[in-house]
Amino acid sequence: MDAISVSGLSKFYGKKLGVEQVSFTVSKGEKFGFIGPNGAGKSTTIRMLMQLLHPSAGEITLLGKSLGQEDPELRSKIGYLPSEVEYDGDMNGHQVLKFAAHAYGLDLKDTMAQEIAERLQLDLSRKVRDYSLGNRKKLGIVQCLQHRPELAVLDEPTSGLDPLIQHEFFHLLSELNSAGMTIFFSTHVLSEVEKFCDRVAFIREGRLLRVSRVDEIAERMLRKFTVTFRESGDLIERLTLNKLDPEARYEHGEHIFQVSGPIEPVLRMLADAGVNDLRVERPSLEEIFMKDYSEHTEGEE
Ligand SMILES: Nc1ncnc2c1ncn2[C@@H]1O[C@H](COP(=O)(O)OP(=O)(O)OP(=O)(O)O)[C@@H](O)[C@H]1O
Repeated sequence: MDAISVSGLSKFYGKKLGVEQVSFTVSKGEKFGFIGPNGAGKSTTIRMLMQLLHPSAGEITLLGKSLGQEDPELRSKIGYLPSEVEYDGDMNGHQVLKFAAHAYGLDLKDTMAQEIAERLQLDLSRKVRDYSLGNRKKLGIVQCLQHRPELAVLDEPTSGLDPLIQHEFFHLLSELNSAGMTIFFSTHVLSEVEKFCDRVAFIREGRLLRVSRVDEIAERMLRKFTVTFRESGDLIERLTLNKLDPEARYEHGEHIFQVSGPIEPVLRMLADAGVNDLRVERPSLEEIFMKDYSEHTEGEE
């Protein structure tokens, strides 16, 4: 069963486009990243998933239930972290979480609240008004995860968290995911998706560019080779490097060319030719995404 299924989802704010014709599915147990630059439509989509915004068009199914159907139990199976977390400043962290746990019919001590707060180094005895932005975000994360939801939807969970806490946060998410929790989160930080997610959806200007498996992106990526040979001079023609890459070039004593697909035959050929030194680089997800982005933009001009 899919944890999330979205079909033809659109939202217009008056005449202004929020998102248009967004469709994707997230399988149960997946770690799914939703990535795009500012204003791409991530929060708009997530707020529709959480029924905080009414779609202009489209269908949403969460954990097998269409959002049109009444299901009082659905709420307790889902955890949500909004992009901006706001709480009553007079309450302390403990009280906020107790209140949230009660809403799911749980006693705070029977939830994961204490464990998660400790791991994220959040002091629950302090008043929310005294929390920094980062601490408010941590409180939101605890609230989202404390009841061990089947599906966690997190809108930009890492913004405002320092790198050590981010590291612990992803560690925690991995453990919860191994125990069966489906994770869906938005970000504009590509390295987070690259390290953590199974699949990623790219959104830009309200439209879904594509949904890819993170490892497939890595597989079909181009590799950039920078090679020097024992023999000096430009060997592009003699070694037919221009057959591997028509744009192969010789610069400052180095041969530079790009290859897609398996690299083993290339390595054999280089070894036979008497390679002296070799560098192989892979474009990051960020470079691939930006390439997609610029190709898309150029196509529109
Ligand atoms: N309440 C609103 N009224 C009018 N336009 C809105 C409203 N909320 C969002 N938008 C517009 O919808 C588009 C998508 O915004 P959204 O907040 O969903 O993007 P986002 O990807 O979450 O961005 P960010 O990373 O900056 O949070 C933007 O052009 C934004 O200006």
